[in-house]
Amino acid sequence: MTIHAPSRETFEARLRQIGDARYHDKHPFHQLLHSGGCTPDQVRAWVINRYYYQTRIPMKDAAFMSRVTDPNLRRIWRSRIEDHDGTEPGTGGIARWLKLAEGVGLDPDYVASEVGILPATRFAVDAYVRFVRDEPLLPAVASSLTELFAPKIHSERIAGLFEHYDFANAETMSYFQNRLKEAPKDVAFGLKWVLDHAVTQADQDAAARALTFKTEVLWAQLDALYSAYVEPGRIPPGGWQPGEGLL
Ligand SMILES: O=C(O)c1cc(C(=O)O)c2c(n1)C(=O)C(=O)c1cc(C(=O)O)[nH]c1-2
Repeated sequence: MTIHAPSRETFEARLRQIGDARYHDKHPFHQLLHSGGCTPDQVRAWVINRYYYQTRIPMKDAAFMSRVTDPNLRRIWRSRIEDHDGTEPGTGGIARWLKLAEGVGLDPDYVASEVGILPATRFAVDAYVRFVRDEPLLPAVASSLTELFAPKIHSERIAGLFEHYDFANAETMSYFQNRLKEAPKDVAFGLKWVLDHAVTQADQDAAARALTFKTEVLWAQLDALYSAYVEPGRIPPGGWQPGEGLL
């Protein structure tokens, strides 16, 4: 007797349910940030640590592409690298993130030096890069599907930061405004690819596990931030000390 995998629709609902239950929009740090409750130093700590995630995204996409044999898949995937690195100096998501850094009073060269990144941020982000480099292509693509839930958090963030913080302006918010345009094309492609390729129960389980893993990568970064800079406020050795790296 053949046991059929659950339908495409059931599988997609399973993936969306993982986001509903585990995406980092529910983390207390984001709730604090978006409601105006962060001090300037807490915002700076977020910008410094999140920079590490930003820089590793194109590296994980390059690691992914290095294993893809299908030129069609590589051609589509490479726009992700261009979105972050830009097509010339001063363009792209990393440059836009550094504009945000300047806007919150940080020296962009300090932020780009990666000094002061929390150890747990590095561990979580590096684990994501390794996962995408080492796992089969299906879980590697599925791990990017947290982006299904990102437009909602980016919209909430743009509205919340404009409402509550003086540093919010068209330039400092441009990273998030651009993601609202870029992410939907990536995630539409990624979701279809995963739904097309996860044909067995084992495939669907592997994809769901990958997405769960990724929600943990995101959540762990905010836990580290919260514990260092909010409550109990215990900055680990090597973590950014308020006052460092200012303009
Ligand atoms: O602000 C956020 O909450 C958030 C989350 C995520 C995500 O869900 O991984 C990404 C981004 N932003 C983002 O800007 C981005 O470029 C991005 C790329 C990826 C990925 O896994 O390939 N996730 C995310």
